[in-house]
Amino acid sequence: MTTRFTLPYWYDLHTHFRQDATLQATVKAHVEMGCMGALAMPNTKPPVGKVFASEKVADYISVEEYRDEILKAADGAFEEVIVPLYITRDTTSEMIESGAKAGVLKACKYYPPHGTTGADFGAPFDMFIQNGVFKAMEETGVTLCIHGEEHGLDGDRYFDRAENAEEIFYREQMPRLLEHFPRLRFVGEHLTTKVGADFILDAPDHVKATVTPQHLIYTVGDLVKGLKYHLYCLPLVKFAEDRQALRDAVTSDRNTKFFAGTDSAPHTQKTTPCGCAAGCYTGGIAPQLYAQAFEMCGLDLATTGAQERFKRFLCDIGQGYYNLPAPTKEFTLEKQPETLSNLQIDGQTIVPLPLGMETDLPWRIAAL
Ligand SMILES: NC(=O)N[C@@H](CC(=O)O)C(=O)O
Repeated sequence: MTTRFTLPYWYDLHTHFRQDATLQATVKAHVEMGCMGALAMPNTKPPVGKVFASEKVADYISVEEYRDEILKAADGAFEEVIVPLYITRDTTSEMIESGAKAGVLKACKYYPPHGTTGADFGAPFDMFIQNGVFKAMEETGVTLCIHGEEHGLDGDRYFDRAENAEEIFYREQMPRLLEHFPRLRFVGEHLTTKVGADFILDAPDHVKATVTPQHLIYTVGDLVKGLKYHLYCLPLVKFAEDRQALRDAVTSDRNTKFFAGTDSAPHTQKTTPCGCAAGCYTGGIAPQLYAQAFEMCGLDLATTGAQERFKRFLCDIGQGYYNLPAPTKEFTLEKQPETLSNLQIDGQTIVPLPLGMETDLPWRIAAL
């Protein structure tokens, strides 16, 4: 018998919608996979580096404007969208305080400078420890979303077997952050390593993490076998034991910390003359990929116990953490192969992740 089960609508709590025609298409694809909202990353061009439209801070876009644009594109299908403020050298504690007080600012995003796509406006971590920005966030309850990779490593140290950019960050920076700001709410974004997962598990309850489908399904072996550039994202997919730690964390019946954030990142030009851009696009297919991942973890999604764990990861933990409106609608996942297609935007093509790897998905959305 075909396995099928229903789930509440969910929030993708780490995604990239971009701007203009791409935003219109990516928001639509999210609506079509049962999303009722999102946490939409601020690495736009220019970045979302100020809170209010009326402020003058460089030529940045504001949290207010970007959130409105996304809600408009969703045309009533999104209940809520959180846009984190991109913390740059121009961010001040006053911006955090006034944004939080007005109820506009819920989160901020830390990017390691030049560490990934659109991270050119990031600044060194210590700057925000010292200049009062993290303190203001702690005091106002604004969540810090962290791209946790050590900045400026050369190729070897970035991805050495003994240590890598994420491990160094979780060993050296995160403990300092907790020590300085014990009440700061923070989320380790797109976690990839056992070191990172162990850190989150040992940290207090207000410290959580998002996990992407690709980091649950693939390892670096999949990336290098045939140089599958559609699987190139930052942080990189890692080794089997790292993936196992993430799989254990998300499927545990005691999971209260790890939730869905796809890091879906559309690139119309994935390849460049000397390499390719970092980011995997998983819009429209993320619940299907997460279901595939849970099965790869050994869970039988025909059972209510496994379905309950899946629901907690996909729908409940993140929604509760950010205190987002509860879902009232449901969608149905079914174990039936689905053939994938590219997303076409104004004559340009975005290839969803598995097309670079496989042609069919084992799960499909049967009803919305
Ligand atoms: N994940 C990625 O590899 N890329 C993201 C940026 C990011 O979140 O790192 C993008 O915006 O393309």
